[in-house]
Amino acid sequence: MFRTEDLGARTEELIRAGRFFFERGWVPATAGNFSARLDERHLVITASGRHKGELDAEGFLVVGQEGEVLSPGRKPSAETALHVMLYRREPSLGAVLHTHSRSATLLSRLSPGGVVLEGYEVLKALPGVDTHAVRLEVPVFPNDQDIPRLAAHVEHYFREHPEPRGYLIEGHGLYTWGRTVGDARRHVEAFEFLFECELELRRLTR
Ligand SMILES: CSCCC(=O)C(=O)COP(=O)(O)O
Ligand SMILES: [Zn+2]
Repeated sequence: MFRTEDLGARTEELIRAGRFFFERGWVPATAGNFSARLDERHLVITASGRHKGELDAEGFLVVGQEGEVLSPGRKPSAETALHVMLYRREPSLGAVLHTHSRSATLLSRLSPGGVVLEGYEVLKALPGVDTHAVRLEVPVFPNDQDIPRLAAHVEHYFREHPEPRGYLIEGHGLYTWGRTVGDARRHVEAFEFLFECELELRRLTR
């Protein structure tokens, strides 16, 4: 069984991430969801419909590795299947963060085939990247209200392609992850910066 101290610590980290994202406009109007691993079989995840800039401990619950609710009476994020799929695939994964920024939303609509990021120094904030001279592909999946089907679609892509550092859902937002909440939060910041640069570059060079 996971340790209560870990539940408290991860919840605090996710609350702080939510405030940070909301201040930057990346989780408007209850959008977004966050989770962290507690042990091999348990995750803490945001409850559905909560405002992610105003979370407290009541805004979280514990689910099992298939997304089954282990906190009676609580409703997990509608997108829980997208989180558990990632944890199941990668035992070293410690956190998954999903945001809905304007830049991610717009760029995903402008590039339904995927976004290519290259030539940016900030790419080095992402795992396994040690030079600006890489070509990083961020896949864009069509949005789907059937979340288990969307999770299966994303997982299928992961089997056929080198695993991305994050992905976009068209007209919806960003999913990224990391070994810790801090790492995943840095990846959100890096992607959001890169998406803003890319959108502005397209505007200026149109
Ligand atoms: C108001 S945003 C629509 C739902 C969504 O995409 C999202 O990220 C939040 O859903 P949740 O059930 O996790 O609150
Ligand atoms: Zn969403």
